[in-house]
Amino acid sequence: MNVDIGNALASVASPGVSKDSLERLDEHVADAHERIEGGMANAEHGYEALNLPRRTDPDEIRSAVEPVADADALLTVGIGGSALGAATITDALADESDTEAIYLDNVDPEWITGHLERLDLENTAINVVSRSGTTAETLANFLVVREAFESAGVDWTERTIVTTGEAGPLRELSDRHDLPSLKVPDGVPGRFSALSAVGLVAAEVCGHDLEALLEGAAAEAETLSGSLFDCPAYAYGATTYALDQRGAGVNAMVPYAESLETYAEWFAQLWAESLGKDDLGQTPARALGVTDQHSQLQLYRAGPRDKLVTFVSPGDLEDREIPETDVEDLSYLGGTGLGELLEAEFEATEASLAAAGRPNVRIELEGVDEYELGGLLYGMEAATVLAGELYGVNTFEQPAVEWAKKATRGLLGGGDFEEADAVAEKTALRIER
Ligand SMILES: O=P(O)(O)OC[C@H]1O[C@](O)(CO)[C@@H](O)[C@@H]1O
Repeated sequence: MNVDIGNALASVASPGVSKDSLERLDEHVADAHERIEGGMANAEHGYEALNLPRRTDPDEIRSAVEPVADADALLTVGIGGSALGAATITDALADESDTEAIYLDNVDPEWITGHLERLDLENTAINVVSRSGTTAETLANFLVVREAFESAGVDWTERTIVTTGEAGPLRELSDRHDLPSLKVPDGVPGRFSALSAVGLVAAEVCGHDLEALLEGAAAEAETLSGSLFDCPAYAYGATTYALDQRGAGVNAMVPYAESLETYAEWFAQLWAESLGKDDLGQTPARALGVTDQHSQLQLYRAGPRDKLVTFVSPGDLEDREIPETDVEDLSYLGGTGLGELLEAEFEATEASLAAAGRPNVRIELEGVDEYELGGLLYGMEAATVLAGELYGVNTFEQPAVEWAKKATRGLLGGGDFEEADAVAEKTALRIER
């Protein structure tokens, strides 16, 4: 990926960051890079994620997937980083696949039932993914899916792959039923695991090129250096950090390709769960170009000066011509292409923000294929790790998510948790219809 931070400079935007400030910040980037390199060299928790392009073994994944490689549909049962990385890849490349990839990463009963009732379970594979193996939503959904297969007379053990940690309920289940299983790599938090079996099992079942994904990531890894001016990922991580320090507390991720909508959701977890600590962190907003030009752009251009917009330009998409029209006002569209229109709208929107002094950064891809996607995933992970070093937070843990888990467990009779008691003590001020 390439990064253009020109529209984030103080000469263009407010808040903005001056070139001098970036030069000074680059000294901290150099120190951070040294820390990152050391963490990678020692396979330290979290930093190990940046080693995945050379650690992940596509042959091991292909071998585990082999029994269900012919599936017409793939049900991935996982949540957060155990679903979003895989979904980013298969949603981005869906046009290249004959396999329907569905991600059960919520416990909405009507939604789950709708999928289970319409799918031909004989030709559906189950991809259960959980690093801990104890995530309530994932285990609950797996039990429901397994029961649906049994009710349909389909042997779920013939259709299931498990990706989980060394130990835990899912590992025990996999061992007990001798299921094909893969390991969530040690030292890799879920939101950083897209380039491991966690993200690549689904890609393999859907017939995507694992080597190209990993090659794109490896090429991005090669760019990691001691200066933000030599490394697109660090340029992004440092610029977003600097803008947050100057008041841009929101980062709207706006990919200009329908196929990258799920990528924005993946980025939101990566950014929020990594940097949202100690009262610090920048809020990711998920948006989509061109669609949200008719939805959120008004706020981005004329609302509070508390936002950065990150555009992802997909590069050349296969175009489709717009027929000529006799509608006078629209005749300029006839004979052009939808891709041309999308590109023009992207450039016009980027310029409209710059004209209003609103900071924005451009991430440039050369198409949406496995190689570019691998580079984008890796680049954003590296940008997040760098930003975490600059914020001085613990990038790789997420303690704040545990309170609600305990409260939920207590509410369902899974133990005595003071968090559950606190739920009952809610302050209410109800305004009823
Ligand atoms: O892979 P697991 O252990 O099921 O966790 C799923 C997700 O839940 C979290 O632990 C947050 O609760 C995320 O960090 C993680 O991606």
